Amino acid sequence: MGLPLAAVLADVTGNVVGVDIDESVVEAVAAGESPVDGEPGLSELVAETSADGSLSATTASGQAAADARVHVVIVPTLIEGTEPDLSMLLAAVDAIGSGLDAGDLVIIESTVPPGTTRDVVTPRLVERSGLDPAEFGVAFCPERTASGRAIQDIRGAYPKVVGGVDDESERVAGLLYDELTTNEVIPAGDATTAECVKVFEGIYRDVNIALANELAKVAEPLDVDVTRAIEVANTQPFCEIHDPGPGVGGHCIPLYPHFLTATVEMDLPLVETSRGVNDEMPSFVTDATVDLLEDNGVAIEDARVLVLGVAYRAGVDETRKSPTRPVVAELDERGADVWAADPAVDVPAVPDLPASACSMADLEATADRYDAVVVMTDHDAYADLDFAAFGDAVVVDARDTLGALPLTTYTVGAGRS
Ligand SMILES: NC(=O)C1=CN([C@@H]2O[C@H](COP(=O)(O)OP(=O)(O)OC[C@H]3O[C@@H](n4cnc5c(N)ncnc54)[C@H](O)[C@@H]3O)[C@@H](O)[C@H]2O)C=CC1
Ligand SMILES: CC(=O)N[C@@H]1[C@@H](OP(=O)(O)OP(=O)(O)OC[C@H]2O[C@@H](n3ccc(=O)[nH]c3=O)[C@H](O)[C@@H]2O)O[C@H](C(=O)O)[C@@H](O)[C@@H]1O
Repeated sequence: MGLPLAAVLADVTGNVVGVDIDESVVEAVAAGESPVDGEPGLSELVAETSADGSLSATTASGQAAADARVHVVIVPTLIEGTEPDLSMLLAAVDAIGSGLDAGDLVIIESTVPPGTTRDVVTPRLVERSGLDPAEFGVAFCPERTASGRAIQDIRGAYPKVVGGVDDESERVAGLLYDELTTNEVIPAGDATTAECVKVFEGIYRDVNIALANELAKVAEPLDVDVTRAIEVANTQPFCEIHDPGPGVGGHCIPLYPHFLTATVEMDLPLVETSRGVNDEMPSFVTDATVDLLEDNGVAIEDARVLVLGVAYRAGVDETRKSPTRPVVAELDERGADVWAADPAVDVPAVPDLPASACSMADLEATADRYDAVVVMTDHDAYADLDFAAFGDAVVVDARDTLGALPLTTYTVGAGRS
């Protein structure tokens, strides 16, 4: 997300240096090329701002910090097990601290545990720069963008939230983003409140996806189409039940609950239980696959299973924390011969995926070799597949994306058909 942000900032302010530790990223941007695929408008904007000199790139973080007056950090913030890993953030903050001057503003866009900007980033900047906290500004202004639509999101799809460690930091950050967004800028009141806004947004989503996934499990015992019931329940404004699926992937939603539970010394049973419900969904999908195969007379250890979809959601080539990994791993552990295909992902290059790759071009020609097909990602391309070519294979539709098929099917949210 750093490059889309830098390109839009360059387009608006005319003077941006993008800093990255990855030489290949810097070389591409310096050549006016975007190393990021799948972001509409980004290649053109990088070419344009690089050519007119408003965007440049470097790995020399200390020099860039010394030259800049506004510093924006949008590096990944990860988890190690259930503990937040802020190492990349702190490395970037240290580089800025080495070049920080009085009157500068530092903005954190990376999603962080509440309290980080005030209690970790600011003291670290003081320590590295030798400045007094009153001599520079610090604000947390969360990145509210989704992969595949970054430019439009940055330019104003949603209000921009700003939160300063003091009133002046919040005011100045608001002035900057007022130039950037066509939408409104919302002052949160302080940095920690702004951090909570971002983490709460993600937790809201994780908890509500967990509710949808738990409700999906009653489709079989009640012999009801839960997805249809959800669709109808959502026709009145006090209900927004999310979509059941095979689990929650991506580099955002699965992480954010841990940013809160690791920060507050208290039990948060709903947040923790919801995380567990979502993390259990890949096993639910695997078990449904094994049961369907056995009812069709095929033992899992003798089965060849095709998994359609490695990306964590449709329309992106991103596989970070994709639920497909645990499904493939569990099928592989139970002895199945697992194959995977995804129109948006270079499957052979995906790490930690014990499956053979099948190209989309070969799918129908090899369809009759599979005993089961598991649809994990609702890419549009699957709607065009001729499932009759799969013979008497069974199908698990984890996204309720295929509709009625001439094959024995288990649909997450609707049960068997
Ligand atoms: N990708 C997304 O859909 C969204 C991401 N975000 C947030 O944006 C942040 C970044 O996420 P992504 O852009 O997806 O990560 P990414 O992994 O795609 O890109 C991060 C970039 O930071 C660079 N980097 C790492 N450490 C660095 C350092 N010390 N100095 C300079 N560059 C460094 C890496 O080389 C890489 O090019 C995360 O906090 C994430 O939560 C927020 C909304 C959406
Ligand atoms: C509310 C929202 O859409 N937030 C976006 C989200 O982006 P992200 O790429 O993580 O996508 P997502 O739509 O939340 O999906 C996350 C995961 O959850 C699954 N999912 C999503 C919605 C749903 O009803 N059911 C479901 O199972 C998806 O398949 C995916 O595996 O998280 C980003 C973030 O917080 O960084 C945020 O900036 C994005 O705007």
